[in-house]
Amino acid sequence: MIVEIKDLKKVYAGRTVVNIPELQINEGETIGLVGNNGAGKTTLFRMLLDLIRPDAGGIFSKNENVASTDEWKNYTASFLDENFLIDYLTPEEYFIFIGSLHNMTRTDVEQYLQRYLEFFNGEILNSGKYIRDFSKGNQNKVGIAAALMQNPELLILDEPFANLDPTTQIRLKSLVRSLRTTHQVTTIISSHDLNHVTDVCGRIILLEKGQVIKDIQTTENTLTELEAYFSA
Ligand SMILES: Nc1ncnc2c1ncn2[C@@H]1O[C@H](COP(=O)(O)OP(=O)(O)OP(=O)(O)O)[C@@H](O)[C@H]1O
Repeated sequence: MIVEIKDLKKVYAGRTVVNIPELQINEGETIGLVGNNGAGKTTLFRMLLDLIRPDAGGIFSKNENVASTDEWKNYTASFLDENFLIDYLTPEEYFIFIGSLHNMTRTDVEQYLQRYLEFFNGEILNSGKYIRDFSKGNQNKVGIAAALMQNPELLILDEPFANLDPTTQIRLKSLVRSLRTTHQVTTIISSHDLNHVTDVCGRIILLEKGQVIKDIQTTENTLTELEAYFSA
């Protein structure tokens, strides 16, 4: 088990927006987190990354509470949204900066980026533009590639398919699959795209009003089951 949630609660203005008594995530799982707007997905991710603190309970990564230890930062990478980028840099400058945090030289970074040329689809490198001038989808690509520079064991992506063109959505799915098969990366992906998450995730967690309503291993029936749930 890599992540364990215990008696977790987050309350905003008297309203409980996350309430998860118990949840365990095992090494190597690819998990799709689904739920309507306001279900609590981003709030859960923010607590997992210690960006906000729970009102009760906690999230334990390799048995250590993320709110009181730092070790998890060495093996956890995330991309929540474009606010996590440094948008006055070009993508190249940003990758070199992030690489430097992981002791990568400029040449290491250039070599690393070769793996992502197909994912970038010719849109990211050598454009001469600052990150702020890219479309949201292309900013997503920068954030995802930068998050993976650290070779994480645990990867958190908040709505990674949103704003991506169909070609890149398909490439992102292959990337997630290969992270699991070649590096056993544990990945948690929130998404409103039921097709994509059931396609790529082995387990689906459905949140509603902060509570886990379904926690299922993906089978050929899962997409139909989720569509039935959301259309009711
Ligand atoms: N800083 C905050 N102050 C007050 N309420 C907040 C705050 N952050 C989130 N909330 C509320 O908590 C609830 C859960 O929001 P959250 O963003 O986690 O949902 P979500 O599942 O990620 O939704 P979406 O699919 O729209 O991204 C919502 O009702 C939201 O309004």
